[in-house]
This record gives sequence, structure tokens and C-alpha cells, in this order.
Amino acid sequence: MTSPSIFQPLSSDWIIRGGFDSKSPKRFQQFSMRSVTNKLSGFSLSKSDAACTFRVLSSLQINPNVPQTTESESALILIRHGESMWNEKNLFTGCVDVPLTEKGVEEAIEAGKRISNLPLDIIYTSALIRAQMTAMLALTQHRCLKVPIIVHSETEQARRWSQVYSEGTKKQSIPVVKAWQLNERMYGELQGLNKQETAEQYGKEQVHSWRRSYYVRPPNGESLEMCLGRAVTFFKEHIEPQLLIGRHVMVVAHANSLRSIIMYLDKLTSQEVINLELSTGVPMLYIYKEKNFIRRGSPLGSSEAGVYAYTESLAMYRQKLDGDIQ
Ligand SMILES: O=C(O)[C@H](O)COP(=O)(O)O
Repeated sequence: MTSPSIFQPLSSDWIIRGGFDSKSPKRFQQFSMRSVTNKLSGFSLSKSDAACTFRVLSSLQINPNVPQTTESESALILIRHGESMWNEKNLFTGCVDVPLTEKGVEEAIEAGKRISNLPLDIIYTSALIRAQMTAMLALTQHRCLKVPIIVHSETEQARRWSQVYSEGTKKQSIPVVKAWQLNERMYGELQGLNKQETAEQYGKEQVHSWRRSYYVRPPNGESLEMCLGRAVTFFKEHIEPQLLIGRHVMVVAHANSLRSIIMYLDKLTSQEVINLELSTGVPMLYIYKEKNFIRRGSPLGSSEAGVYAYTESLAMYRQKLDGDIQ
């Protein structure tokens, strides 16, 4: 029996996002993502990785029942993972793979409540456990009641062995795609050091520039520019095509991989991104329409109505959920 690994998307669409005080968008600096990516010797996408990713995403994307239109409106949710055990200890974490604290678990559940009425077809997370825990915990709160299933594409065998053979079950599932390109910025020789102690040793300004500037690299680590080279390239090549065909996407990642993606979405300059701070576990919403990203609402509002400015299609999705439940 053959069964292509295709997950059915929801048919509705919707909106939102918010989160920080960005200034009015200015022209985004033009530069070649590829040239930046190529500079990252330790972070280049191998041919076999690329082939596997392509196969998995192809199987997720190709569904003859999905109307492929460029006019649809789709939602993009971005969430920084909940508090990790090294956030709690104030340690530079970067690509070290540490889990959530209890508070981080609560933040993930709270984030899930905030997005529980928003349609969702596919989830992307980094390869790090704190982002994956956040995604899974958030999904426990979603009113669609679908099961998030991690896509295994490491090898052909992993792909075959994780196939689902029921179309009905696939319809009740949401694929979760892991991508190392969404990992936190690699913090080099700062990883494991205490942030406060490092500021005392090297000076506040130096540490601020390692943490927030666009071009400056922490010792033997990635600058935000380098992080953007991989994260935004992945976003453009894999996530944007999903949005383009009307899929609703959630990305669960990290402070700096998300800062770089937001820099791209909001057309922030290298100066503006310095002031961009992201809290743990706070969902941000964008609407993707006619190839533009529109930031919606503020996740910091006290009530859901204050949080999300519903579009017509989002309101319809919500009504449908309410109808299904009554
Ligand atoms: O990697 C880390 O230490 C944090 O997740 C993000 O750190 P930052 O606030 O220094 O960017």
C-alpha cells in the first residue's frame, strides 16, 4: 500500500501579531543571503540534508485537493520558546540544547491558549528541544484538537518508518518540521558563560554589542548577520512558499533567529534591529497577503480581543470552531 505523507491543511484563513516597538519600516538593506550563508563553514546545508528536506516538504506541499492560489491570505505565528533552564540561570545558551523550566512550560501553555482560535496547518521549529517542547505544549491548547507529528526526514528509512497510513488520521494531524537553520545564533565561546559576569569582565558595552548588534560576532560565534543568512534563507525557501499557497504557519524558534526573521518581515535596518527584544513564550502574528507581511495586534493585550485584530476570514474560522463545539 502506498501512502504519500500528505497532511491536509485547514481550509480557512486568518490573522495577527505584535510584540515590540518597531519604528516605521525603512528600506531593508540589500545583500546576498547566499553569500552570507556560504561564509558559515560550520553551518552549511549538506546535499543529503537538502535532498531529504526537499522530499519531506514536497510530500507535505503537494496535495491535489488544495487550491493553489497566490491571492489567499494566510497567518504566520512566531513564538520564541518558553524560558529555558539556562535562561533561568542567565547563561549564554546559543546552540546548547537545554530544556524548558517549569515557568517555560507554563509560558508555552499560555502561548498555546493565545493562539488556540487561530488556524494552523504546519509548524516549523528549530532542532533544539526548548523550541520543540514549546511547540508541542502550545498545541495541547489548540481548539482544532489536531495531533502535532514530528516529521522525520533524517534518512530515507526514518521517513518510511514514520509514515501514516490512514487519510482520516492525517487530517487530524499537523506536521512539525524541524530545521537547524532556525536554531539560536551560535554564541561561540560565550556559550555556558554567565551574562552578568561576562559584562563585568568585558564591559557592558562590549557584551551589548555581542548580543544585539547586527554585524559584531561574539568570539568564534555567529553575528546576527550570519544567523540571518541561514534563518532567512530557510524562511524564504521553505516557509514563504507554504504561506503563498494559503497555509497557516507557526514558527517556534529563538531570540536571534526570530530577530533576524522579523528584520526581514518588517524591513528593519541593521540599526533598528539593535532595539528589537523578544520575550519568551509570546506569540506574534502576521498576515501574509499579496506577498506582503502585515503585522497584526499586540500579544501583550490583556484580553484576546485586545490581542488579535481579527480579519474576516479569521473571524469565520473562530465562528466555525465555536459552532463545532456547541
Ligand atoms: O542564547 C541565549 O543565551 C539566549 O537564548 C538569547 O540570548 P540573548 O538575549 O543574549 O540574545
